[in-house]
Amino acid sequence: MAEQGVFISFEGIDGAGKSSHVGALADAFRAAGRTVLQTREPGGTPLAEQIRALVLKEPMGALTEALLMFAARRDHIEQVIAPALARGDVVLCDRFTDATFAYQGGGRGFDWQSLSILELLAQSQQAPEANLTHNALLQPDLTIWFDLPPSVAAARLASARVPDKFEAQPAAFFEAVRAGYARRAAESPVRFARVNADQPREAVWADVRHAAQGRGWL
Ligand SMILES: Nc1ncnc2c1ncn2[C@@H]1O[C@H](COP(=O)(O)OP(=O)(O)O)[C@@H](O)[C@H]1O
Ligand SMILES: Cc1cn([C@H]2C[C@H](O)[C@@H](COP(=O)(O)OP(=O)(O)O)O2)c(=O)[nH]c1=O
Repeated sequence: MAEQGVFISFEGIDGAGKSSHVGALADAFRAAGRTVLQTREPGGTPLAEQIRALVLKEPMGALTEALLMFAARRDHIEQVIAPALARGDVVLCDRFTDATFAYQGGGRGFDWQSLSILELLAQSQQAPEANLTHNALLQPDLTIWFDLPPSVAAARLASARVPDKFEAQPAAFFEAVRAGYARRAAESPVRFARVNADQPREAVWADVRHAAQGRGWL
């Protein structure tokens, strides 16, 4: 019998250290005999990567930014994520919708309820000619949230790379983003696994692996 697809997203403020662990978890799943698709948001398709280049660089209103994030996400779901899950692959996605709630909702102050409406449309599993608000949403099976104080993340990034539009935001912005993640985690406690990212890399990795093992996948 074909294996069931597994969808895992990785979340956290910039500099939380999540990127280092996506590849390690991919290797662990491959060692367990699974086919893995590693991807990211915004991006993951040619169209969504073009949107990424725009939203990470150009100044724009909060609604425009949110709509572009969800437009990129819809294309990513249709072209890449849903087909991979249907094949029974493991999909590891560096950021997904919780980032929109955390950054556009928490960080930029965009209305939470309005984001929920966009989520309902963009992640609908109905054909687009149906009423898209009447169905189950495509959501990750597990979201690993790398949580740490923004001051620690900022210190890591200061020596790591040239900041993009979001990374250049002040500390208060990341406090608000972190609060956005906390709110999303409280709304979906079963889907979320919070990992303390303010630990040495090996300890963080042990917690990441443990989160996947806890679901019986490794
Ligand atoms: N546990 C850790 N302790 C200290 N530094 C770390 C840790 N994890 C990652 N880093 C460093 O912090 C920086 C940001 O890591 P990265 O994985 O790019 O974060 P993110 O993808 O969450 O923005 C990199 O320079 C990385 O080497
Ligand atoms: C997916 C997503 C990302 N973002 C932001 C968070 C990050 O600052 C940025 C890009 O994410 P990321 O790929 O983590 O950046 P990097 O490659 O530099 O680690 O986009 C949003 O604001 N909303 C979203 O919906």
